[in-house]
Amino acid sequence: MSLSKLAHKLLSPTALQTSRRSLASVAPSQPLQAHYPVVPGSLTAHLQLRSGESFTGGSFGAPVSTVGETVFTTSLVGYPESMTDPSYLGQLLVFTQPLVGNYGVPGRTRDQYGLLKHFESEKIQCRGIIVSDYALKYSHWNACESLAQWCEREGIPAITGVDTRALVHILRGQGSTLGSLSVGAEPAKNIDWVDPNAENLVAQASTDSVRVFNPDGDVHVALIDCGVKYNIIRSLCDQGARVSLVPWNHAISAELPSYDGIFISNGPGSPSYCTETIEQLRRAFEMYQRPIFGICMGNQLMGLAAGLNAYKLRFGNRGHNQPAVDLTNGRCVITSQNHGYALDDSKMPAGWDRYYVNANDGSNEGIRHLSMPFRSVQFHPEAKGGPLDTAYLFKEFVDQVRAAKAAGVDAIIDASADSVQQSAAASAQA
Ligand SMILES: NC(=O)CC[C@H](N)C(=O)O
Repeated sequence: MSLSKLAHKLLSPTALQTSRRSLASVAPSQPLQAHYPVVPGSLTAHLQLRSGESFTGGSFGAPVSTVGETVFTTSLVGYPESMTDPSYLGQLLVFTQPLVGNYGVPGRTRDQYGLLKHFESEKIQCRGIIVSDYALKYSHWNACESLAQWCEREGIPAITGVDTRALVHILRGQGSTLGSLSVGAEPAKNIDWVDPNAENLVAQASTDSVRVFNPDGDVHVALIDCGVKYNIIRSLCDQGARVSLVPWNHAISAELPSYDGIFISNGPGSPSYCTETIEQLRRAFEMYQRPIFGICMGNQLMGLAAGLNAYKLRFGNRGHNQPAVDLTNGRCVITSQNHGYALDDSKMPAGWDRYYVNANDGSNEGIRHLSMPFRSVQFHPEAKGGPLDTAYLFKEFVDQVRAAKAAGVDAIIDASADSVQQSAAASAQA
Protein backbone atom coordinates (compact mmCIF):
# COMPACT_ATOMS: atom_id res chain seq x y z
CA MET A 1 0.00 0.00 0.00
CA SER A 2 1.37 3.46 -0.88
CA LEU A 3 2.24 5.82 1.97
CA SER A 4 -0.52 8.26 1.09
CA LYS A 5 -3.12 5.46 0.98
CA LEU A 6 -1.90 4.22 4.37
CA ALA A 7 -2.10 7.72 5.87
CA HIS A 8 -5.57 8.13 4.39
CA LYS A 9 -6.67 4.81 5.87
CA LEU A 10 -5.23 5.60 9.32
CA LEU A 11 -6.69 9.11 9.44
CA SER A 12 -10.08 8.26 7.95
CA PRO A 13 -13.03 9.11 10.18
CA THR A 14 -13.87 5.41 10.45
CA ALA A 15 -10.36 4.54 11.67
CA LEU A 16 -10.42 7.41 14.17
CA GLN A 17 -13.85 6.36 15.44
CA THR A 18 -12.66 2.77 15.81
CA SER A 19 -9.67 3.86 17.87
CA ARG A 20 -11.95 6.05 20.00
CA ARG A 21 -14.31 3.12 20.52
CA SER A 22 -11.49 0.79 21.52
CA LEU A 23 -10.28 3.25 24.14
CA ALA A 24 -13.79 3.90 25.38
CA SER A 25 -14.54 0.22 25.71
CA VAL A 26 -11.83 -0.37 28.31
CA ALA A 27 -13.59 -2.49 30.92
CA PRO A 28 -14.20 -0.22 33.92
CA SER A 29 -12.68 -2.39 36.62
CA GLN A 30 -9.82 -3.81 34.59
CA PRO A 31 -6.48 -2.31 35.77
CA LEU A 32 -4.62 -0.65 32.91
CA GLN A 33 -0.96 -1.52 32.90
CA ALA A 34 1.82 1.04 33.06
CA HIS A 35 2.81 2.05 29.54
CA TYR A 36 6.22 3.49 30.30
CA PRO A 37 9.12 2.46 32.49
CA VAL A 38 8.58 3.78 36.00
CA VAL A 39 11.14 5.11 38.50
CA PRO A 40 13.56 2.23 39.21
CA GLY A 41 13.09 0.89 42.73
CA SER A 42 10.03 3.06 43.36
CA LEU A 43 6.91 2.01 45.21
CA THR A 44 3.82 1.05 43.25
CA ALA A 45 1.11 3.67 42.98
CA HIS A 46 -2.52 3.35 41.92
CA LEU A 47 -5.01 5.75 40.47
CA GLN A 48 -8.60 4.59 40.83
CA LEU A 49 -11.48 6.56 39.43
CA ARG A 50 -14.76 6.53 41.27
CA SER A 51 -16.33 5.27 38.05
CA GLY A 52 -14.31 2.05 38.34
CA GLU A 53 -11.31 2.43 36.01
CA SER A 54 -7.88 1.96 37.57
CA PHE A 55 -4.29 2.58 36.54
CA THR A 56 -1.11 1.19 38.05
CA GLY A 57 2.24 2.96 37.92
CA GLY A 58 5.26 4.01 39.94
CA SER A 59 5.22 6.46 42.82
CA PHE A 60 7.62 9.40 42.57
CA GLY A 61 6.19 11.70 45.24
CA ALA A 62 5.20 11.37 48.87
CA PRO A 63 4.11 7.85 49.91
CA VAL A 64 0.64 9.02 50.95
CA SER A 65 -2.86 8.45 49.64
CA THR A 66 -5.43 11.05 48.74
CA VAL A 67 -8.77 11.62 47.00
CA GLY A 68 -9.53 14.56 44.70
CA GLU A 69 -11.31 15.65 41.55
CA THR A 70 -9.33 14.25 38.60
CA VAL A 71 -8.82 16.97 36.00
CA PHE A 72 -6.41 17.33 33.08
CA THR A 73 -4.35 20.15 31.65
CA THR A 74 -3.08 20.29 28.09
CA SER A 75 -0.25 22.68 28.98
CA LEU A 76 3.16 21.66 27.67
CA VAL A 77 5.23 23.39 30.34
CA GLY A 78 4.69 25.22 33.62
CA TYR A 79 4.22 22.43 36.17
CA PRO A 80 5.73 24.53 39.04
CA GLU A 81 3.24 27.32 38.29
CA SER A 82 0.23 25.04 37.74
CA MET A 83 0.86 22.94 40.82
CA THR A 84 1.07 26.05 43.04
CA ASP A 85 -1.99 27.72 41.44
CA PRO A 86 -4.59 27.80 44.28
CA SER A 87 -7.36 27.15 41.74
CA TYR A 88 -6.14 23.51 41.67
CA LEU A 89 -6.89 23.06 45.39
CA GLY A 90 -8.62 19.72 45.95
CA GLN A 91 -7.72 18.35 42.51
CA LEU A 92 -5.62 15.51 41.12
CA LEU A 93 -3.85 17.03 38.16
CA VAL A 94 -3.23 14.94 35.01
CA PHE A 95 -0.67 16.30 32.52
CA THR A 96 -1.37 15.38 28.90
CA GLN A 97 2.20 16.41 28.03
CA PRO A 98 3.87 13.00 28.32
CA LEU A 99 7.31 13.99 29.61
CA VAL A 100 7.12 15.83 32.92
CA GLY A 101 9.87 16.83 35.35
CA ASN A 102 12.66 17.28 32.80
CA TYR A 103 13.52 20.84 33.86
CA GLY A 104 13.30 20.24 37.62
CA VAL A 105 11.93 22.75 40.10
CA PRO A 106 13.24 26.29 40.67
CA GLY A 107 14.25 27.83 44.00
CA ARG A 108 12.26 30.09 46.30
CA THR A 109 13.69 33.46 45.29
CA ARG A 110 11.41 36.46 45.83
CA ASP A 111 10.78 39.58 43.78
CA GLN A 112 10.70 43.22 44.94
CA TYR A 113 7.12 42.75 46.22
CA GLY A 114 8.10 39.77 48.38
CA LEU A 115 6.34 37.30 46.06
CA LEU A 116 7.91 33.99 45.08
CA LYS A 117 9.24 34.51 41.58
CA HIS A 118 8.68 31.04 40.19
CA PHE A 119 5.58 29.81 42.01
CA GLU A 120 2.02 31.08 42.14
CA SER A 121 1.57 30.61 45.91
CA GLU A 122 3.60 29.39 48.89
CA LYS A 123 2.99 25.65 48.40
CA ILE A 124 1.74 22.91 46.10
CA GLN A 125 -2.04 23.28 45.96
CA CYS A 126 -3.19 20.28 43.92
CA ARG A 127 -3.61 17.06 45.90
CA GLY A 128 -1.57 14.87 43.58
CA ILE A 129 -0.17 14.62 40.06
CA ILE A 130 -0.51 11.98 37.36
CA VAL A 131 2.00 11.75 34.52
CA SER A 132 2.83 9.43 31.70
CA ASP A 133 6.61 9.54 31.82
CA TYR A 134 8.42 11.16 34.75
CA ALA A 135 11.88 12.35 33.64
CA LEU A 136 14.48 10.68 35.84
CA LYS A 137 17.05 13.37 35.04
CA TYR A 138 16.39 17.08 35.05
CA SER A 139 18.42 19.92 33.65
CA HIS A 140 17.81 23.67 33.88
CA TRP A 141 20.02 26.58 34.93
CA ASN A 142 17.46 27.58 37.52
CA ALA A 143 16.56 24.17 38.95
CA CYS A 144 17.26 23.47 42.63
CA GLU A 145 15.65 20.08 43.05
CA SER A 146 13.74 17.43 41.14
CA LEU A 147 9.98 17.30 40.80
CA ALA A 148 10.05 14.08 42.85
CA GLN A 149 11.98 15.73 45.70
CA TRP A 150 9.60 18.70 45.69
CA CYS A 151 6.48 16.49 45.81
CA GLU A 152 7.96 14.34 48.54
CA ARG A 153 9.02 17.36 50.64
CA GLU A 154 5.55 18.88 50.34
CA GLY A 155 3.69 15.63 51.04
CA ILE A 156 2.11 15.34 47.58
CA PRO A 157 1.71 11.90 45.95
CA ALA A 158 2.69 11.50 42.29
CA ILE A 159 2.26 8.60 39.86
CA THR A 160 4.13 7.89 36.63
CA GLY A 161 3.64 5.23 34.00
CA VAL A 162 -0.03 6.01 33.47
CA ASP A 163 -1.46 5.93 29.94
CA THR A 164 -2.66 9.51 30.22
CA ARG A 165 -4.19 9.36 26.71
CA ALA A 166 -6.57 6.62 27.83
CA LEU A 167 -7.22 8.42 31.12
CA VAL A 168 -8.01 11.75 29.43
CA HIS A 169 -10.22 9.94 26.95
CA ILE A 170 -12.24 8.59 29.88
CA LEU A 171 -12.38 12.02 31.58
CA ARG A 172 -13.46 13.76 28.38
CA GLY A 173 -16.21 11.18 27.93
CA GLN A 174 -17.67 11.09 31.40
CA GLY A 175 -16.40 14.42 32.74
CA SER A 176 -14.07 15.28 35.61
CA THR A 177 -14.32 12.38 38.07
CA LEU A 178 -13.29 11.80 41.67
CA GLY A 179 -10.06 9.83 41.86
CA SER A 180 -8.07 8.06 44.54
CA LEU A 181 -4.28 8.18 44.31
CA SER A 182 -2.69 5.62 46.61
CA VAL A 183 0.81 4.29 47.16
CA GLY A 184 1.42 0.62 48.02
CA ALA A 185 1.39 -2.81 46.45
CA GLU A 186 -2.41 -3.01 46.45
CA PRO A 187 -4.88 -0.32 45.38
CA ALA A 188 -6.63 1.49 48.24
CA LYS A 189 -9.78 -0.16 49.57
CA ASN A 190 -12.86 1.35 51.26
CA ILE A 191 -12.16 4.72 49.70
CA ASP A 192 -13.88 7.71 51.30
CA TRP A 193 -15.03 9.56 48.17
CA VAL A 194 -15.25 13.08 49.56
CA ASP A 195 -15.95 15.60 46.81
CA PRO A 196 -13.75 18.70 47.35
CA ASN A 197 -16.29 20.78 45.45
CA ALA A 198 -18.85 20.12 48.18
CA GLU A 199 -17.22 22.76 50.38
CA ASN A 200 -16.10 26.37 50.17
CA LEU A 201 -12.52 26.00 48.91
CA VAL A 202 -12.19 29.76 48.43
CA ALA A 203 -12.40 30.24 52.22
CA GLN A 204 -9.41 27.87 52.55
CA ALA A 205 -7.35 29.54 49.81
CA SER A 206 -7.95 33.21 50.68
CA THR A 207 -5.86 35.41 52.96
CA ASP A 208 -7.39 35.95 56.40
CA SER A 209 -6.03 39.47 56.85
CA VAL A 210 -5.47 42.52 54.63
CA ARG A 211 -1.99 42.66 53.06
CA VAL A 212 -0.56 45.63 51.19
CA PHE A 213 1.81 45.32 48.21
CA ASN A 214 3.70 48.16 46.52
CA PRO A 215 2.59 50.71 49.16
CA ASP A 216 3.95 53.66 47.14
CA GLY A 217 1.74 52.97 44.11
CA ASP A 218 -0.14 56.03 42.80
CA VAL A 219 -3.55 54.34 42.58
CA HIS A 220 -5.12 52.10 45.22
CA VAL A 221 -6.64 48.82 44.06
CA ALA A 222 -8.54 46.41 46.32
CA LEU A 223 -7.77 42.87 45.20
CA ILE A 224 -10.37 40.40 46.50
CA ASP A 225 -8.43 37.23 47.25
CA CYS A 226 -10.38 34.11 46.30
CA GLY A 227 -7.10 32.15 46.01
CA VAL A 228 -4.99 34.64 44.10
CA LYS A 229 -2.08 33.68 41.86
CA TYR A 230 1.03 35.71 42.66
CA ASN A 231 1.36 36.96 39.12
CA ILE A 232 -1.97 38.78 39.41
CA ILE A 233 -0.62 40.77 42.38
CA ARG A 234 2.69 41.31 40.54
CA SER A 235 0.98 42.40 37.30
CA LEU A 236 -1.04 45.07 39.14
CA CYS A 237 2.02 46.27 41.10
CA ASP A 238 4.11 46.37 37.90
CA GLN A 239 1.53 48.76 36.45
CA GLY A 240 2.18 51.07 39.41
CA ALA A 241 -0.82 50.21 41.60
CA ARG A 242 -0.79 49.98 45.35
CA VAL A 243 -2.57 46.70 46.02
CA SER A 244 -4.58 45.88 49.15
CA LEU A 245 -5.20 42.15 49.13
CA VAL A 246 -8.40 41.57 51.08
CA PRO A 247 -10.13 38.34 52.21
CA TRP A 248 -12.80 36.84 49.92
CA ASN A 249 -15.60 37.92 52.30
CA HIS A 250 -14.22 41.37 53.16
CA ALA A 251 -16.98 43.98 53.56
CA ILE A 252 -15.65 45.97 50.65
CA SER A 253 -18.93 47.76 49.93
CA ALA A 254 -18.54 49.59 53.25
CA GLU A 255 -15.23 51.13 52.25
CA LEU A 256 -15.64 51.79 48.53
CA PRO A 257 -14.34 55.40 48.67
CA SER A 258 -10.92 54.05 49.82
CA TYR A 259 -10.33 52.36 46.49
CA ASP A 260 -9.59 53.72 43.02
CA GLY A 261 -10.43 50.31 41.55
CA ILE A 262 -11.52 46.80 42.53
CA PHE A 263 -10.10 43.53 41.20
CA ILE A 264 -11.39 39.99 41.87
CA SER A 265 -8.95 37.07 41.64
CA ASN A 266 -9.09 33.48 40.47
CA GLY A 267 -9.93 30.77 43.01
CA PRO A 268 -10.73 27.08 43.54
CA GLY A 269 -14.00 25.17 43.52
CA SER A 270 -17.54 26.23 42.81
CA PRO A 271 -18.39 29.95 42.74
CA SER A 272 -21.75 29.18 44.35
CA TYR A 273 -20.23 29.11 47.87
CA CYS A 274 -19.00 32.69 47.66
CA THR A 275 -22.35 34.22 48.53
CA GLU A 276 -20.71 36.94 50.64
CA THR A 277 -18.44 38.06 47.78
CA ILE A 278 -21.39 38.00 45.37
CA GLU A 279 -23.42 40.18 47.75
CA GLN A 280 -20.52 42.65 48.16
CA LEU A 281 -20.14 42.87 44.38
CA ARG A 282 -23.87 43.32 43.89
CA ARG A 283 -23.77 46.33 46.23
CA ALA A 284 -20.66 47.66 44.51
CA PHE A 285 -22.41 47.41 41.10
CA GLU A 286 -25.22 49.56 42.49
CA MET A 287 -23.01 52.28 43.99
CA TYR A 288 -19.44 52.20 42.69
CA GLN A 289 -18.46 54.00 39.51
CA ARG A 290 -14.72 53.36 39.30
CA PRO A 291 -13.25 50.37 37.41
CA ILE A 292 -13.93 46.77 38.51
CA PHE A 293 -12.20 43.80 36.86
CA GLY A 294 -12.37 40.03 37.50
CA ILE A 295 -10.31 37.02 36.43
CA CYS A 296 -11.68 33.45 36.17
CA MET A 297 -13.42 32.94 39.55
CA GLY A 298 -13.65 36.76 39.46
CA ASN A 299 -15.55 36.52 36.16
CA GLN A 300 -17.90 33.92 37.61
CA LEU A 301 -18.56 35.97 40.76
CA MET A 302 -19.15 39.16 38.80
CA GLY A 303 -21.55 37.26 36.53
CA LEU A 304 -23.45 35.82 39.50
CA ALA A 305 -23.63 39.29 41.08
CA ALA A 306 -24.96 40.68 37.79
CA GLY A 307 -27.72 38.04 37.71
CA LEU A 308 -26.25 35.23 35.55
CA ASN A 309 -26.01 31.56 36.52
CA ALA A 310 -22.89 29.38 36.52
CA TYR A 311 -22.75 25.71 35.56
CA LYS A 312 -20.12 22.97 35.69
CA LEU A 313 -18.41 22.16 32.40
CA ARG A 314 -18.06 18.45 31.61
CA PHE A 315 -14.26 18.40 31.86
CA GLY A 316 -13.30 22.08 32.05
CA ASN A 317 -10.78 24.08 30.06
CA ARG A 318 -7.25 23.76 31.39
CA GLY A 319 -4.27 24.54 29.21
CA HIS A 320 -2.25 27.29 27.63
CA ASN A 321 -3.63 27.39 24.12
CA GLN A 322 -7.31 28.21 24.50
CA PRO A 323 -8.57 30.61 21.80
CA ALA A 324 -10.90 33.39 22.97
CA VAL A 325 -12.56 35.90 20.65
CA ASP A 326 -12.89 39.51 21.84
CA LEU A 327 -16.45 40.32 20.78
CA THR A 328 -15.77 44.07 20.79
CA ASN A 329 -13.33 43.82 17.86
CA GLY A 330 -13.44 40.22 16.56
CA ARG A 331 -9.80 39.51 17.44
CA CYS A 332 -8.84 36.06 18.66
CA VAL A 333 -6.35 35.78 21.51
CA ILE A 334 -4.58 32.65 22.74
CA THR A 335 -5.07 32.29 26.46
CA SER A 336 -4.06 30.40 29.57
CA GLN A 337 -7.00 28.71 31.30
CA ASN A 338 -7.85 26.64 34.33
CA HIS A 339 -11.51 26.37 35.11
CA GLY A 340 -14.23 23.77 35.59
CA TYR A 341 -17.21 26.12 35.82
CA ALA A 342 -18.53 28.70 33.35
CA LEU A 343 -21.14 31.42 33.19
CA ASP A 344 -24.30 30.68 31.27
CA ASP A 345 -24.37 33.78 29.05
CA SER A 346 -27.28 32.68 26.85
CA LYS A 347 -29.35 35.56 28.24
CA MET A 348 -27.49 38.60 29.48
CA PRO A 349 -28.90 40.82 32.26
CA ALA A 350 -29.89 44.37 31.29
CA GLY A 351 -26.85 46.63 30.97
CA TRP A 352 -24.37 43.77 30.46
CA ASP A 353 -22.94 42.12 27.35
CA ARG A 354 -20.73 39.16 26.50
CA TYR A 355 -17.08 40.23 26.28
CA TYR A 356 -15.08 37.20 25.05
CA VAL A 357 -16.21 33.79 23.82
CA ASN A 358 -14.21 30.54 23.61
CA ALA A 359 -13.57 29.74 19.93
CA ASN A 360 -13.40 25.99 20.64
CA ASP A 361 -16.55 25.28 22.62
CA GLY A 362 -18.47 28.59 22.57
CA SER A 363 -18.36 28.90 26.38
CA ASN A 364 -18.29 32.29 28.05
CA GLU A 365 -14.89 33.96 28.32
CA GLY A 366 -15.92 37.28 29.82
CA ILE A 367 -18.61 39.86 30.44
CA ARG A 368 -18.68 43.67 30.42
CA HIS A 369 -21.01 46.37 31.55
CA LEU A 370 -22.25 48.59 28.76
CA SER A 371 -22.07 51.92 30.57
CA MET A 372 -19.93 51.36 33.69
CA PRO A 373 -16.20 50.39 33.73
CA PHE A 374 -16.96 46.84 34.97
CA ARG A 375 -15.62 43.81 33.08
CA SER A 376 -14.13 40.40 33.63
CA VAL A 377 -12.49 37.53 31.78
CA GLN A 378 -12.67 33.78 32.29
CA PHE A 379 -9.08 33.23 31.09
CA HIS A 380 -5.83 34.20 32.81
CA PRO A 381 -4.15 37.34 31.43
CA GLU A 382 -1.44 36.92 34.08
CA ALA A 383 -0.52 33.58 32.42
CA LYS A 384 2.14 31.75 34.54
CA GLY A 385 2.22 29.52 32.71
CA GLY A 386 0.98 30.35 29.28
CA PRO A 387 1.06 33.02 26.65
CA LEU A 388 1.25 36.72 27.54
CA ASP A 389 -1.08 37.73 24.67
CA THR A 390 -3.65 39.24 27.04
CA ALA A 391 -1.28 40.91 29.55
CA TYR A 392 -2.50 44.20 28.01
CA LEU A 393 -5.65 43.85 30.11
CA PHE A 394 -3.70 44.75 33.29
CA LYS A 395 -2.37 47.89 31.63
CA GLU A 396 -5.82 48.78 30.33
CA PHE A 397 -7.34 48.31 33.79
CA VAL A 398 -4.75 50.34 35.72
CA ASP A 399 -4.74 53.05 33.01
CA GLN A 400 -8.52 53.22 33.35
CA VAL A 401 -8.23 53.43 37.16
CA ARG A 402 -5.65 56.20 36.84
CA ALA A 403 -7.76 58.12 34.31
CA ALA A 404 -10.83 57.91 36.59
CA LYS A 405 -8.77 59.21 39.49
CA ALA A 406 -7.31 62.05 37.40
CA ALA A 407 -10.81 62.98 36.22
CA GLY A 408 -11.98 63.11 39.85
CA VAL A 409 -14.64 60.42 39.40
CA ASP A 410 -16.37 59.93 42.77
CA ALA A 411 -16.21 56.37 44.07
CA ILE A 412 -19.92 56.38 44.89
CA ILE A 413 -22.64 57.39 42.45
CA ASP A 414 -24.36 59.65 44.97
CA ALA A 415 -21.79 60.25 47.66
CA SER A 416 -24.19 62.34 49.70
CA ALA A 417 -26.83 59.62 49.81
CA ASP A 418 -27.34 57.30 52.72
CA SER A 419 -26.29 54.36 50.54
CA VAL A 420 -22.76 54.05 51.94
CA GLN A 421 -23.98 54.17 55.52
CA GLN A 422 -26.75 51.69 54.74
CA SER A 423 -24.26 49.38 53.10
CA ALA A 424 -21.87 49.68 56.03
CA ALA A 425 -24.71 48.81 58.40
CA ALA A 426 -25.78 45.87 56.23
CA SER A 427 -22.17 44.62 56.02
CA ALA A 428 -21.79 44.89 59.78
CA GLN A 429 -24.95 42.78 60.21
CA ALA A 430 -23.90 40.17 57.63
N1 LIG B 1 -8.95 29.55 37.90
C1 LIG B 1 -10.10 29.83 38.47
O1 LIG B 1 -10.33 30.90 39.04
C2 LIG B 1 -11.12 28.72 38.47
C3 LIG B 1 -12.49 29.15 38.89
C4 LIG B 1 -13.36 27.99 39.35
N2 LIG B 1 -12.78 27.33 40.48
C5 LIG B 1 -13.53 27.00 38.22
O2 LIG B 1 -12.98 25.93 38.25
O3 LIG B 1 -14.22 27.28 37.27
